[in-house]
Amino acid sequence: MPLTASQNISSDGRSSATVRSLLLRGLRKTYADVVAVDGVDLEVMPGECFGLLGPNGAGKTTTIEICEGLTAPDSGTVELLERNWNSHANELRQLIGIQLQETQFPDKLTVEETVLLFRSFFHRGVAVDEIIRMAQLDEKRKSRVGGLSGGQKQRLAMACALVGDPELLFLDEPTTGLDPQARRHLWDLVDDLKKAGRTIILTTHYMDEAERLCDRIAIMDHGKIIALGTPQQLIASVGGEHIVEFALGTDTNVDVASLTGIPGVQSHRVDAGLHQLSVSELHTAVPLIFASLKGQGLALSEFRTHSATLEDVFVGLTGRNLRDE
Ligand SMILES: Nc1ncnc2c1ncn2[C@@H]1O[C@H](COP(=O)(O)OP(=O)(O)OP(=O)(O)O)[C@@H](O)[C@H]1O
Repeated sequence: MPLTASQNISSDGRSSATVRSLLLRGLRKTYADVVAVDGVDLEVMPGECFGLLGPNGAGKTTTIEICEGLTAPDSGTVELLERNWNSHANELRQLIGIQLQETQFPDKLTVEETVLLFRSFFHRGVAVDEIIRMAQLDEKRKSRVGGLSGGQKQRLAMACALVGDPELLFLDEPTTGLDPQARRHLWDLVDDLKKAGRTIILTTHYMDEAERLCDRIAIMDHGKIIALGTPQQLIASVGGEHIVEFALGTDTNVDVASLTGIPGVQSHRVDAGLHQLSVSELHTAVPLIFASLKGQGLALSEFRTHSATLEDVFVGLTGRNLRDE
């Protein structure tokens, strides 16, 4: 692992003693009649892997692009590593790494030439050999970018984001379009960066990815942060660590009160005929749920349970599924 946490203030102003890696206050951005970011406040601490999770159009990319200095906000405060884009733009460019959702590299350059080009933008950084090895692109070193697969291009984008040895790394949907193996490889890379004490801010609409990688998560919807916490805190907010889902053979009325009155059943909702109960004591609640439905003369067509996930948090907050958006 070539990247190690910087411990001291060095000649280029790097310091691990930063109080906050990112500070957003009252951030707002409007496009024509769309409010893309609607009053976002956020603090990310050094060494955190922080996730912005939300459906398409929630405002994640706009927020992250404002942080990266690529989009100007209409109003609000943005501080990165205790600096801002108005007065410290050149310094900040040396300290952050950016992986955009889609990066267009010159097709005619080789992988090595591309990484060398990006390395030349930074006063200090990681050796090109090291970065190419980290991104598992050794075999493609002399290949032209135009001939790379989608996953290889994504890894090249990650290599270019890391070549300046950034203190703060932005990853915008880093695993979209990757096969499961490439996804896992990228997760390992993020784990290594976390171990090296780097701050990472990532957007994703994969709940498993957010749960696996992020120390804290902000769930965004319609430009606002609607929930913030560790994955465990967010999942605990559902009210029960298990979700029981069932459907009935025919379109029948259910006595909801008799279900929510069962010890351990925290809440009930129904969506497109699928009933969902959040449940804390699965082993005692499930027999009572069966008994209640039987007592009401209702026949089940489906019944399943799963551990509560971030998807359930989003559904509980908005009544919609993340994936439906
Ligand atoms: N350049 C733009 N011009 C007009 N509208 C925009 C522009 N960029 C974003 N928007 C709109 O702002 C809203 C937020 O978009 P944004 O891309 O930030 O969401 P997102 O959460 O990143 O979505 P996705 O997961 O699809 O990338 C959307 O309604 C989008 O259509």
